[in-house]
Formats: sequence, C-alpha cells, structure tokens
Amino acid sequence: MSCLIRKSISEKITQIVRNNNVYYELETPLKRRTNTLGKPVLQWHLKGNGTKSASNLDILKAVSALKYDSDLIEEVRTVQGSGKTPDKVEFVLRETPYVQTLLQEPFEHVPKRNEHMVFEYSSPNIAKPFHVGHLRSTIIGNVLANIYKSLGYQVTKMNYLGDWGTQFGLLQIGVEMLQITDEEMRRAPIETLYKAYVKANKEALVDESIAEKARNYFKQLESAQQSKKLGQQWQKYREYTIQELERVYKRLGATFDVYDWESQYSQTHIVQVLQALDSKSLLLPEKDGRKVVEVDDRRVPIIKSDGSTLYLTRDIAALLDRWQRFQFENIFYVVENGQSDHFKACFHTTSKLEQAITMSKLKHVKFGRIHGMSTRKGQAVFLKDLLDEARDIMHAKQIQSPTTKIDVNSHDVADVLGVSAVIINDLKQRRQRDYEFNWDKALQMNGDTGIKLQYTHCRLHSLLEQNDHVHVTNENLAVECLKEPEALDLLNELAKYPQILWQAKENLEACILVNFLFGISNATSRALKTLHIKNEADRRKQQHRLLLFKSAKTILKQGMEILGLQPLNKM
Ligand SMILES: NC(=[NH2+])NCCC[C@H](N)C(=O)O
Repeated sequence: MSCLIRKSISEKITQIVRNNNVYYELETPLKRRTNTLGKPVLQWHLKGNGTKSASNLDILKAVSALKYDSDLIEEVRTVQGSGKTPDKVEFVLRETPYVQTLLQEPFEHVPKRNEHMVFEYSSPNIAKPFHVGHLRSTIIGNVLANIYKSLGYQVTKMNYLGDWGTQFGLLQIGVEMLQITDEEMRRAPIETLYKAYVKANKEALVDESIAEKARNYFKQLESAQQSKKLGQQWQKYREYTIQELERVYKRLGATFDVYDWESQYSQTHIVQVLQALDSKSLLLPEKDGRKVVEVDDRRVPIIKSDGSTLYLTRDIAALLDRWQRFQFENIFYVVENGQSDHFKACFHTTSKLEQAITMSKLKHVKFGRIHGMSTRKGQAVFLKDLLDEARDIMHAKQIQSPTTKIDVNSHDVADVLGVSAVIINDLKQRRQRDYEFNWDKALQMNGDTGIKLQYTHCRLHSLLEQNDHVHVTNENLAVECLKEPEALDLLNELAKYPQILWQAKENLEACILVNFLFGISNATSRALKTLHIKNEADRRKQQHRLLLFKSAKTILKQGMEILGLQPLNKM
C-alpha cells in the first residue's frame, strides 16, 4: 500500500493560521460546503491550547488578527455556535484557485513520523476455532494500523496466538485419543486441532479424570518437564496453523509483521514478573493458595493454587517484553468488549511495575458482537467456510447478472467481491455497536456495501481505459471547464480525504473512512451521469473531466486498500 495522500487546501489554511501565531490550534475542519452564494466554504472549530478550549472572544480576536492570502481566501468570519458548541471559524474561498489547487496539487509523500505504534489484533486461539470476534479484530485492527501507516507513523502489526493454558493440556489429550498423524495435521491444522479439542471436551463430560489430567498436563508443560519430542511436535502444529491462517488473512487483506505466542511467556518472563510484583508488595496471598493483585478493589488472580500461570500473568509479561522490544508510543489491543476487565487489570498492574509504561500509552480498542453470522446452512465454525459462502453467493449472482464483464468460470473475482462485502459490512458500523448480520444486505449491489465500492472502482477504471488516448494533464487548468454542480460536488468530496484519515485515526473508527468512500462513490455516479466524455465535443472539457475522474479513482483505490480490499478493474 502506498502512503500517498493529497495535500489539501485545509493544510494551507492550517499553515496560514500557524504563520499568524494564533495561540489556538485548528481542529480538523468540520464541514466543507457551499454558502448561500454558492461559494466554497470551510468551517473549523478552534481548539484551545492543552485542555482549555478557546472562548468565543479568543476566537474573534484570533480571526480578526489573521492575515491571509487574499488570492485564495475571500473572507474569514466567525459563525456563532449554538448552546454548548463553540463558535466556528469560516473561510470563504475563491472558487478558481480552490478548484485549481484541488486538481493541481500533487499526491505527495506524507512526512515520516518517529512515533512507533504497535497494533495487536486477530490473536485467535489454536485450541478453538477462529470465531467471529477474531474476524472483527482482524479487520478492524488491520485497518487502524493501515490508517496510522498512511499518516506516516511507524507501525508494527502483531498477532498474539493463544496456545497456552489448560485448554492446551486438553488439546494434547484429544490429539492422543484420536491418534492424529502429522500428515493429517499438516493438511488441515485448524480443523484437526478443533476435532481434537471437541473430542477431549466430550470425553471430559463423561470422564471426570480428564479435566484433572489436562490441568496436570499443562502444569507439566509449563514447568518445562515436557519431553523434547512433545515440544517439537507442538512447534510443528504452530507452524502449520500459521500457514493455514495466512491463507485466510490473505483473502482479508490482513498482514502481520510479528507472530507472537502466549507460550513464549511461560517461564523466564513469568519468574521475572512474579519477582517484580513481589518486590513492590503487589502480590497478595489468598487462603486457597492463589496469589492475586488488587485492581480497583477487585482481587485478580495471578497464580493458581497449583502454581500455574494465567492468561493475565502472561499478558503482563508480554506487555513488559513488548515495551523492551518496541519502546512504543502507544500499544493498541484490538479485542472484544468482553475482555475490558482483563485489560484494565493488565494495564494497571503493568504500569505499576514499569513507570515508563504510562496508562496513556495503553489502549484497549473494544468492539461489539455480531449476531447471526453463520453460513446459511447453519452454524459457521470456521471463518474459511463463511468466506467461501460469500464467494459462492457472489458467483451465483454474477452468473445471473447481465452486466457481468468477466469469465464466470473463474471464482477469483467472486471471492474478492464476497470478501469485500463481508469486510465493509463490518466496518461501516461504529465498532462498539452490536449488530445483526444479514447476507442479503451485505451482498447488495445498490446499498452501502463493499460491492458498490468495487463497482464504482470498475466503472472509473474502464472509463479511463477507454479514453487513454485523451491527453490528461493538470497543467493550464481552466476552472470554467468544471462548472457543473456534479463536478464541484465530487471535488469537494475528494478534498476531504486527508481530514478523513485524521479523524478516523483520532476516533479509531474505520467507519469514518468507509462512509467517506460511500460519499465518493455516490458523487462519482452522479458525476458519471452528467459529465460525459464521449459525447462532449469540447476537448478541454473532456480533459478536465478525465482528470477529475482520475483523482476519484486514485483516492477510492487508496481508501479501499487501507480497508484491506483488493480493488477490482472488472467485475
Ligand atoms: N493480548 C491479548 N490478550 N490479546 C487478545 C488475545 C485473545 C485471546 N486469544 C482470545 O481469543 O480470547
């Protein structure tokens, strides 16, 4: 993915305000619209320094002191806010330079920033199937990391796979009971491990000794008494699992720089954590032999009575280790709402152990549940089945559709479409919201879906391809060539892009970018209806329109790639 974004008018205005030494910083522009005279207008809130917000009087003073480039800006005024909302500053722009700048400004590299951001997401357990929560974590985490990257941050994308805990002992019992061969495991590791897990759980229901055996197994494993052979065997299972997961990640457009395992944090690291907790007198003994820490009056277990460690203990060790490795500015854990208490305990305890890891560096990025996400035949256990189903439905639709332009014998395009639908359906909601999954809605061509974004991208691609003989350049622009409201609308939409990325980053909400792309899509369809190329006799107009559509395609493509979509040229 490239990290090009468009330098926009808003940046220019930010510069003007900075150059004027205005004490108050501009927030991202709120609105871009035309005023009653049809002139382009940008509105901004002014933000105070630090926590103090600007008073209306301050804003007035700041604005009246503003010196600006009157070739670009016609007028600067304040607009009264209502009730609690503060006043805004409005920049009335001169249309010609405004349009020219939008069309002319080169797509340039965002300056690199030094802050290192770590994103942990996906993080499934190999003992259990990849469930919908992991799907959400995968796509939300991937997009947020991509947004930060596109804004110039140093980003590490991390997956933290669950392969430790009592379940792991249970899994080993299942593998033995079913006498699973290496070949079977290599062919379908996720399914096979799941089979073993189900088997052991089922047996445990009728045979009480199994749970006990599993606990013992795990304790043995953890105290490093395991045979070398067993260790190697599990190493192999892990490798197979990653290989299989990567096939699914590839379809989802998700990538990782680092794969970590819970089992990495079983021995040396844990001992260090326990010593550190002890030396700060944070580790409290319970009567039953457990050891706990106190978090907001809750007593949270760190060590079980048999001495083995817990999920939380390993997370504390992992966080300390990540700090050593990355010296991050922030670390983001993209994990469902349900684990709030866990992360609270982890963050509180770790920041007490290492002062440099302040609470403000640690972020639990929560998200809600999806209901009803199963294949149409029944419960979806594996993510792969779900994506296959989306692909098959899209394939059937393509065979029926009169507008299909590709060879329907290939499933590749159908797969990209199905996956796009699943991703966008998820990302268009605010992440904390629970929602109901609906196959028909997700796969619609006309609603706000991934299919629509793909369709717009294909239309723009074919338009530019058909007209590649027309010379398109952004020199000698004549604004009169783009007078139509549809053209100005599309331009206005495109100009929002840098602020949209910034807002999506500030709120950690991918839906801000998704809705922006729907806006681009709609403005593009309207523009395509009125701004013809072939039937337009004026060559200059043709060129300007193509330039506009080219910008639309570039931004749409880039936005889609940030979301993990693979933009199609034909469908
Ligand atoms: N650092 C973490 N605890 N990340 C989240 C891990 C999620 C865990 N493997 C689960 O599936 O529930």
